[in-house]
Order: sequence, then structure tokens, then C-alpha cells
Amino acid sequence: MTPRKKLQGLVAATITPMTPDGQINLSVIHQYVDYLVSEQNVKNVFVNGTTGEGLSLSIQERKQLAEEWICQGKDKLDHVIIHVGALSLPESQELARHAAAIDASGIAVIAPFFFKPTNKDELIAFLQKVASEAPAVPFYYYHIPHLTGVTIHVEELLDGIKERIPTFQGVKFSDTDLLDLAQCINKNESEQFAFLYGVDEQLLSALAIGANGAVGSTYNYLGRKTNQMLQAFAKPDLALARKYQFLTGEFLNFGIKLGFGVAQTKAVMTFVSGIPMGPPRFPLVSASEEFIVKAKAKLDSIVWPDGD
Ligand SMILES: CC(=O)N[C@@H]([C@@H](O)[C@H](O)[C@H](O)CO)[C@@H](O)CC(=O)C(=O)O
Repeated sequence: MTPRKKLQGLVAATITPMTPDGQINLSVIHQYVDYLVSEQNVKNVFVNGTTGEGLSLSIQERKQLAEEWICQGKDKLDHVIIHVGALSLPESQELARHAAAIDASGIAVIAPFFFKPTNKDELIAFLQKVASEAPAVPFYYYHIPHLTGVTIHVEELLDGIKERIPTFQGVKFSDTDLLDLAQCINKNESEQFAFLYGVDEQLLSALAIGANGAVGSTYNYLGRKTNQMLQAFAKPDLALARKYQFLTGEFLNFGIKLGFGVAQTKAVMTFVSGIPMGPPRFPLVSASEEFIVKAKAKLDSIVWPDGD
């Protein structure tokens, strides 16, 4: 998939559909792509990340999912970014080579989080060894410090990164540290890099700082609403943009109090889209019936500014 457009706007962090007995369910990805494009107006996906339980999947499963998303997304999606991060460098490199071979529009890598890099140079060295296996594929660093425990500021990482990783294209920034994000954007004067924000409930603040777009789980089922927020922000109609952010925030705040996570995202996507996402993989466990009933009632009770 040769990228036709710069990566910006919304990117859905895809869920990995599973069968009731816990096998990956490739058969619904065709329907999933059509749903994102036609119902959510989302044409970019980030596959095998956190929401996709990428680190809980085997290498073989990750390759099968990447292939299916690229195949089903052909001529429908603008960007299919494959997360190829892993604890084992050779596995991550293998996934990067595979993503290049199937013509992914980008790859992303999370910081290794068992044995961790202790400084910027060690982190860049790891990223470089993966990125160099896919020398023609745009590369994104996936920063999610509350899950990896790797808290090296992205702003530090940017210094000299393009020299060491010529394919470096930007960052998926899943952190609430807006000072770090602002420093990154301030350094990116020539706008050569993209900063995609990953905390959906705070996206408007990141847009105000200068984020180019967003990667997140809620764009699977609230993509259309969030696109309205993006449009209001661009107009600019800040009062309207805030209204959308407050309402998505209201839903997420409600969900977070009930224990919102990947399993709950699977359940919400199932009842909103009608596409069976199945259970999560252990150690995650399925959302409770109580969560599903309450989350559905909450979502149904929200009155959006567009009247839907
Ligand atoms: C920890 C986590 O899962 N964060 C999500 C958010 O989209 C998150 O679900 C949302 O902001 C609700 O809290 C994304 O940043 C993750 C993501 O993009 C991915 O699946 O790779």
C-alpha cells in the first residue's frame, strides 16, 4: 500500500476480532473495514497495537492480521500502519520485514518493556535496528509510557533521530504529558514529522497544541462524532468542538469508573457495530454483562450536537 496522503486525521486502533474459543477471527475484517469507512468515516488503521492485543498474539497471528487488513483495506483505506514492536528484537525485525513485504503504509514500534532501555540512545538503537529492516517504510515511534514504563521524553528522542532512522516519520503519542508533546511540536518547525495523539478523551487539547491527528480505540465506534469535533476545531468553532470532547469524555469517564479497557472496547464495538469482536485473550477477561448494559444505556442517552 503506497501512501497517497500524509498521515493525519483519525486512525482507528483496531480491535482483534476473536472467535468464542479465542482464535483470531479474520473472517469479519472485510465487514470491519467497510464499517469504519462507511459508518465512521475513518480511513486509517493502526493494527496489532494495544487495542489489538498485539503483544498477546503470536508472530504468526500478527502476520495473518496484518495481511488481512492490507488485503481488505486495498482501495478502501488510506493508511494501514502495522505495529511491529515486540520484546524480542529478532521477532520485531521479522515483523518489520513482513510488513514491508506486504506493502504496509507504515510501521510503529513500542519501547521494549521487560528489559527496558534506560536512556534515549539505547531506545533509538533498538528502534533503529527494527526500522532498518524495512528501509522504505515510514516509521513511527509508539510512546505509551504508562504501559511500557519507559518514560524517556519524546522531545529528547527527536534530537538527531532522522540521521539515525531515515524513515522516521513521527510519533503515536499515548501520554497525558502535553508539555512533552508541545516541546516536540515546537521542535518540528519544518513539519516533517506527524504527531498522532493517543488519549482520546483529551484530543482537543492536543489539537490545540498542534497534533496532526489521533490514533485511538474510540474511533472504531465514535469516529464520526470525533470527525465532527475535528471539523469544528478547524473552522474554528471551539464551543462546538468542546461539546463533542465533553460528550466523548462523559462516556469514557463513565466507562473508566466501571473499569474500561481493551475487553470493554471489544464489547462496546460489538454492540455499536453489530460485528462480533469476541472475547479478549487472557490475562484480559470479557466485560461483564453489567458493564455492557450500563455502557449501552450511557451511550444511548448522549444527545450529540448533530442531533444523532
Ligand atoms: C491505553 C489505551 O488503550 N489507549 C488507547 C486509547 O484510545 C484509549 O483507549 C482511550 O483514550 C480511552 O481511554 C490508545 O492510545 C491505544 C492505541 O492507540 C492502540 O491500540 O495502540
